[in-house]
Amino acid sequence: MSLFKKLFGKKEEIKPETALTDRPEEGIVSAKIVESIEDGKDEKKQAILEEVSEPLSKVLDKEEGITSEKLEESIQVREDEKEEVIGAPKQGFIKKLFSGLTKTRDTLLKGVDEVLGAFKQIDEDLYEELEEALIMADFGVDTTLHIMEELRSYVKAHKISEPSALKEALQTIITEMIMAQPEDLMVQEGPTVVLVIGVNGAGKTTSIGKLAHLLKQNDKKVLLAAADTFRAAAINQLQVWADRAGVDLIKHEEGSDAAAVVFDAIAAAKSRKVDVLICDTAGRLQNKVNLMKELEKISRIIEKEYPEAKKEILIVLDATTGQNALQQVKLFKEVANINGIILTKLDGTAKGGAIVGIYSTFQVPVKYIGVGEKIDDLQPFDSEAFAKALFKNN
Ligand SMILES: Nc1nc2c(ncn2[C@@H]2O[C@H](COP(=O)(O)OP(=O)(O)OP(=O)(O)O)[C@@H](O)[C@H]2O)c(=O)[nH]1
Repeated sequence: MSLFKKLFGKKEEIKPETALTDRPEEGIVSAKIVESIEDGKDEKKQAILEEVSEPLSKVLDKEEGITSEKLEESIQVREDEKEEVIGAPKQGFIKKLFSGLTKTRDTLLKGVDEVLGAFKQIDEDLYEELEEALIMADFGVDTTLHIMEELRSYVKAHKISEPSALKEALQTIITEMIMAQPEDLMVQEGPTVVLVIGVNGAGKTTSIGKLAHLLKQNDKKVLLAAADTFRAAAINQLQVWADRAGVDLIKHEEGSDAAAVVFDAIAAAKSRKVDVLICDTAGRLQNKVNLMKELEKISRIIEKEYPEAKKEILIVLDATTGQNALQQVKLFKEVANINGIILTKLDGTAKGGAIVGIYSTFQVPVKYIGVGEKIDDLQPFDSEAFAKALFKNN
């Protein structure tokens, strides 16, 4: 039996990860507003906040297929509108991507080359060893099986008999998979509210700062909202990034109602004629119930107060966690309608192969990638550049 079968013969299981930080008790009183909205609408605001705070049972009833048992599972760690491309990746960035993917590329190419060099003909043993090489490069079981299936068909269709020809075939198949995701990825015309979720340490705050900078460089007026109110440090960290990016931040005190922050941020976004409001939301509440409840409440505020805005939910994933990051997409998809992924820390990871299967597995596109800790180290995902970086050194 091949190593692949020994290791992955059974279905993958979702492993509980780092426990999530506790959330203050529900019902905490909305704290003093540090930066208040331009016009005083406190009564209206209170009424709306109360209205959107539906009982949890009602919220849950709306979600099909999510049993309370499933919900109680601890969440891991955690037309005409014109499409507009926000800044194609810069040359320096593409270089960083190439160098960032060196470890992934080395693992992948070394593995594939070793297998292909060891066989004189294409047979089952060769396919099995290729499977292992892909698994080692963190492509994941399902994606690997899909690639192997495609490879077999490709070999038949193109009547390939030389093992060496399989490398190009693999490159073609993998490139097609990466490029399968839709191109219309960027922020659209008209006001947009972006909710950013992600587990502790994935790079959420950093990515929000970088995204604000990127959008601002592309002539968008950006406002940030500190709607992840759990830790004062998180709010302060977001303030640092807001200052770096030169954008305003709407924030309340630690422990305050996240929906109230979003309410104020919407009012500010409207009066300041902001193009993109980016909300740092809690992605790490204790469990799915709390997280879903919070996101639902924020979504209802947006629908009520800002119906004209387009809403995006982006999940921040740490590329260095490889297949584990994919599991997070699976879990978060159960609580939120995720539109896209921000993949961070692609600099220096050996697990970049995990990105190949994200779209085919979840139909959620990677929208932005992070390749460093600096403010301009986030760019829109260029699938073609990524595919090239995975196979070539320049
Ligand atoms: N190398 C590298 N580091 C990154 C990248 N994005 C974020 N980081 C680093 O990852 C660490 C965590 O980033 P944060 O933005 O604080 O993560 P967070 O998800 O907001 O986490 P909490 O603050 O704990 O909620 C920081 O040290 C960042 O500098 C990236 O693309 N590349």
